[in-house]
Amino acid sequence: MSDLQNTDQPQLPGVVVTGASGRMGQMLVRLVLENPELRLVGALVRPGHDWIGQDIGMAMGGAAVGVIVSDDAVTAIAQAQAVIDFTTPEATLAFAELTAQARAVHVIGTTGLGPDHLAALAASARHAPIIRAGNMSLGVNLLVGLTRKVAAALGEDWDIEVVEAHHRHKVDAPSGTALMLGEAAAEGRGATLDDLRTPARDGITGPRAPGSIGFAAIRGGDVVGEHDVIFATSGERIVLRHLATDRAIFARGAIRAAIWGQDKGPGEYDMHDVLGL
Ligand SMILES: NC(=O)C1=CN([C@@H]2O[C@H](COP(=O)(O)OP(=O)(O)OC[C@H]3O[C@@H](n4cnc5c(N)ncnc54)[C@H](O)[C@@H]3O)[C@@H](O)[C@H]2O)C=CC1
Ligand SMILES: O=C(O)C1=N[C@H](C(=O)O)C[C@H](O)C1
Repeated sequence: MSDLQNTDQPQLPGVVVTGASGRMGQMLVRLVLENPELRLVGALVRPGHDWIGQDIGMAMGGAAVGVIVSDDAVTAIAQAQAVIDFTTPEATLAFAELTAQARAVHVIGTTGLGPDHLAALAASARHAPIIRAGNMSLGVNLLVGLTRKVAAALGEDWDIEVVEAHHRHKVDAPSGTALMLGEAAAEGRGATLDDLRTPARDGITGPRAPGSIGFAAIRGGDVVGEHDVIFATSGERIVLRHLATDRAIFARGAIRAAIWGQDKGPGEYDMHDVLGL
């Protein structure tokens, strides 16, 4: 871990990482500290966390970096030019309001957001840029485009299923990535995912509805994230697959988004905008 990173360069955009003790939070803190284009100015954890008051570098088992862990989101976010947020839907909504007030870029990786959460985020995005994606990796965002194309090229006699696998700690299903892939497949068919999505199967489900899109979720061990889009018809199958083996791919995407967003106006953006796909 670098020592007192970029503190002599106050002109660099200041980043606050939320959920800094989490799996993604710690990865983000590490990679922001290594990035020559950004300064880490805040590390937020949930109220009551035992890292509060410690230097984030030391709390993570390394050298001091000059940023004290806090649960005071109001103060931390007020001094940020970007907030990188991989937490929970409820926490993300609260951070969105504060980030919009600070006119800073809010990069959101949090998944499991429902329609009410999305409506609240749209309101915050009227004041400052929000860049949100269920998966921030280059590979998955390319796969989204491929999925749309393949779905558009194949007729309804090709059944579409999205299968995902994640570690045992993941709390939402289907994953944000699986939903992105399902949405792309539905778009390829000129529809929305709400039109085509099959509810989770359990019990006597009856035969598959023609043209529907199904989801299956596997949870176990330390799987970082695996996604298959299966196109199946009589006599053949196409499988589009992405395997994540390192959370750094998501963190790199989020950091790229925080930098990209610095000269953008209010509005909602995604990784296709950031990556120019
Ligand atoms: N979009 C993407 O590329 C990716 C998205 N994710 C999503 O990011 C989220 C987090 O994933 P993980 O890091 O694996 O989970 P995690 O559970 O390890 O980390 C979440 C952290 O947020 C903290 N937190 C909760 N409420 C908070 C609050 N009010 N203030 C500050 N911190 C708070 C928790 O204490 C925890 O440390 C999930 O929704 C996951 O699906 C994960 C990886 C990639
Ligand atoms: O919770 C995770 O770990 C991940 N969540 C994202 C998702 O819901 O798709 C992205 C990645 O698959 C890891």
